[in-house]
Amino acid sequence: MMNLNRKPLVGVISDTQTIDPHVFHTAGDKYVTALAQASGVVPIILPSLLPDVQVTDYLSRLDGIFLTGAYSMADPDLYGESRIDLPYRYDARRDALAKALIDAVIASDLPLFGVCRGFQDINVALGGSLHQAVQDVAGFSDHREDKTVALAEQYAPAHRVDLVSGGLLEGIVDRPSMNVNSLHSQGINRLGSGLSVEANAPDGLIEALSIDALSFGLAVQWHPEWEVMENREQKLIFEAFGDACRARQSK
Ligand SMILES: N[C@@H](CCC(=O)NCCCC(=O)O)C(=O)O
Repeated sequence: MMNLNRKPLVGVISDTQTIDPHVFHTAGDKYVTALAQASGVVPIILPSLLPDVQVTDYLSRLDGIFLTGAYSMADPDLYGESRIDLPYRYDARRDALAKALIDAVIASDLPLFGVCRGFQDINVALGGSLHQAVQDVAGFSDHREDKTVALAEQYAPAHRVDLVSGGLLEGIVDRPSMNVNSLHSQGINRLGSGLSVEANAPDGLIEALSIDALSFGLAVQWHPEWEVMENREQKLIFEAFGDACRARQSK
C-alpha cells in the first residue's frame, strides 16, 4: 500500500557541466527550491548516465518529472538541421536524457513540467523544430535577456503572454494573460505532434504548450521558478504540478 504521508518524489533533469578539471551533473538551485516550496515535492537530480542507467531503472519510483532551463542549446541535428554559426554551447548528454525521459513519461502518463530549455526539449522530442536565433527571424522580437545587468533585472517581466481560452494553463492561473520574463535565444518553429498551444507572445511566438497524451503535461518558455513564492500565477503553476504528482501517488 502506497504511503501517502510521504511527499511525491520528482526527478529533475541534470545538465553536464565541466568545473575544471571534472564533469558534473548539475541542476539550478531555483528550480529545486521552487519544487520543494511551491510544489511541495521532493526533487531528486537525475544524472545522465545512459546507457549504463536507463530511465526505466528509476521512473517507476518517481511521481513526476521536471525539465529545467539551461544555457545550452538543444542540438539542431535532433530536428534535422545544422548548427548556426553562433557561439552556442551544446549538451549531448542532456539531449539524450531529455529524449529518453520524455518518451518514457508519455508511455507511463507520469506528470511532466518543463521550463525554457525543458519546453524546447519536449517540442523537439515530439518531432517539432526550433528557431535557433528567434531574434534573427523576421517578425519576431528579441526574447533574450541582457546578461550585463543584475539577475533581478534579467528575470523581471519582459512581455505579455496571451493564454489560450479553455486551456490547461488558463484553467490553472484563471486569467486570460500575464506578464512573464524572457531569457531565450531559441523558440518553437514547428510544433511537435500531440502538443497543444497554451500561450503566445504578442509577436506570435509559442510560449506554452501542453502534451495531449498526458493527464498533466505542461511546459512554458519563461522562468516561473524565479521568486515563485512572490508571484501568484507562477506559484499556482507549480502547485498544480505538485497536485498532479500527489494524484499520481494515489493511483
Ligand atoms: N538555451 C536555450 C534555453 C534558455 C534557457 O533555458 N535559459 C536558462 C537560463 C539559466 C537558468 O535560468 O536556468 C535558449 O537560449 O533558447
